[in-house]
Amino acid sequence: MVENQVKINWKSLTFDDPDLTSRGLVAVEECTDYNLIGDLKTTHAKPPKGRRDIIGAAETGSGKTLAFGLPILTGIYNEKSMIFDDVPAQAGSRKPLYALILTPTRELAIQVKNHLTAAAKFLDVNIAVLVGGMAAVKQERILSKGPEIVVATPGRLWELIQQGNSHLSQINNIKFLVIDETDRMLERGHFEELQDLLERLNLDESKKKTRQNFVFSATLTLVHDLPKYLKTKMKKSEMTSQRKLQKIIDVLGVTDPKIVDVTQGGGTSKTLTESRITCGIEEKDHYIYYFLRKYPGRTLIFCNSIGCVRRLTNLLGILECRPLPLHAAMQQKQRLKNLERFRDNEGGILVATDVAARGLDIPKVDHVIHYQTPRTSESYVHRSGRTARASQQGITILLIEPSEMQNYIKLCKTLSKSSIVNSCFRKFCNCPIPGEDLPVFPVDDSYLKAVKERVNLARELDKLELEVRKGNSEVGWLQKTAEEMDIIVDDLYPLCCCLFSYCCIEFFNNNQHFKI
Ligand SMILES: Nc1ncnc2c1ncn2[C@@H]1O[C@H](COP(=O)(O)OP(=O)(O)OP(=O)(O)O)[C@@H](O)[C@H]1O
Repeated sequence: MVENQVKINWKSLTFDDPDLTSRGLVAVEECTDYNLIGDLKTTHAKPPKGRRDIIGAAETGSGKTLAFGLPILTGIYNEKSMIFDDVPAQAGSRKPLYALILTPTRELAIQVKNHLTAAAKFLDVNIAVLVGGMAAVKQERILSKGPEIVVATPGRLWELIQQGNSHLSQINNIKFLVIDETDRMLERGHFEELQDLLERLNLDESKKKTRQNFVFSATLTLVHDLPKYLKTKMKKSEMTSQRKLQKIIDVLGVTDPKIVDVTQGGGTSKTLTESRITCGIEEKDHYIYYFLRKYPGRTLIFCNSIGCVRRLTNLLGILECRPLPLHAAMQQKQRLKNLERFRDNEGGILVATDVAARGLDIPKVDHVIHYQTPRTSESYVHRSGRTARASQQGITILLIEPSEMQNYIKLCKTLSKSSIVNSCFRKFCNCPIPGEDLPVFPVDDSYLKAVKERVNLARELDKLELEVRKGNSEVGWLQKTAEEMDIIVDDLYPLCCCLFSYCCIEFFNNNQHFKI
């Protein structure tokens, strides 16, 4: 398989593909800002000839959605034209489901749906989106109209299939299957439903043969160097890009795929300027605020945990930066609302976990800041890829504190960063350093000094607020307990709470939370 790897020069491909209908082209030109983009307009819009499975790795923001979207839309358009030319549609006959597109996050599913809906503007192809966190009843209603394409996250899709949804019962007959961000989708412990889905899709060998599979990601061929102890003690063989692809092919049951790998430099865009700031953990807030003040623009800040997103959002809120949080513990409606607000504000600040790292195409994100060093190189590539999309320029800054240095070294090794080792690098790390590193982001010390005081004050305020919130939540707990004990909490609520707590102290005297 790997020997037969076909390298396609996507640059040489143009919109003049004869397979694309002219009506489709008009929509594509409209939906992709065709006139504005120089480099990209001649890139990979053309699907490879013939019905072959495609495994595609291309840098972030290079247009992979249309790379699988266009062949699917034109394929469905052609199939539909054939059906309706030959046989007139019978009343009540079930509309076929042609394509299934799977994505790892809800936001990405909704975005892909919108992107393809715009491209299908003149093609009379209907697209539905099925994601968790939203009313299933509404999604069932949409499915009853028989959309030709379903874009979904695996969990909700599998739930509806299990419930016996009649449109989804045709899933075995689909002609196109896309697994977007495949490496993420196949990560161990994620998306167990995907395995069930694949089993079902691959059950019938003859149907499987008539289906075209698209497997896409910017980090599909990215591999990590194994730590020495694994190589020697466990005699684990090194993972190569080819082995990684073969594993994906085996798991998905893809046949004789055409492999299109046009990634360079680990999957980040050529128009991306990468840099780093090495600092103490306490200084990260100073640098963040410094950057936001000094370089206004649409900025996406990534954290490794929900707790960190919450803390940073509060702090930046106190500093009047109007940050918007985005993480998996938020209600779906609020998540979408915050994304929308971020999209609408060219000076917007979004503080997010990796839920926003993959696939999101928000126009003109100027900066991406990694507040914490990402745990994997894949995460670094995808987070960074939210800027510098579609040939635009973008800046990314990685904030590194001493305990993150090992992670950073791994990241540099995997992505083969090639600039000179900086002395800051040695400051925190006695071990031999690989000769590859990110350039240091230049900082104006006098400006930094000025913002420090403000940030420190804001942090004090934040601590106070936290105390108050903690107190409130204890009062809330008391109210709940009072209700459970059938005690009416009237307008004298605070006093009531105090009296109630006093009475209960004896009863709960071992409970640490019970300090008011
Ligand atoms: N040929 C093209 N001409 C002009 N614009 C394009 C073209 N292809 C894609 N675009 C635009 O480029 C942007 C990025 O595309 P897309 O979201 O598909 O990137 P991607 O490769 O899937 O990125 P990621 O790896 O981050 O998911 C979109 O706004 C899209 O409309």
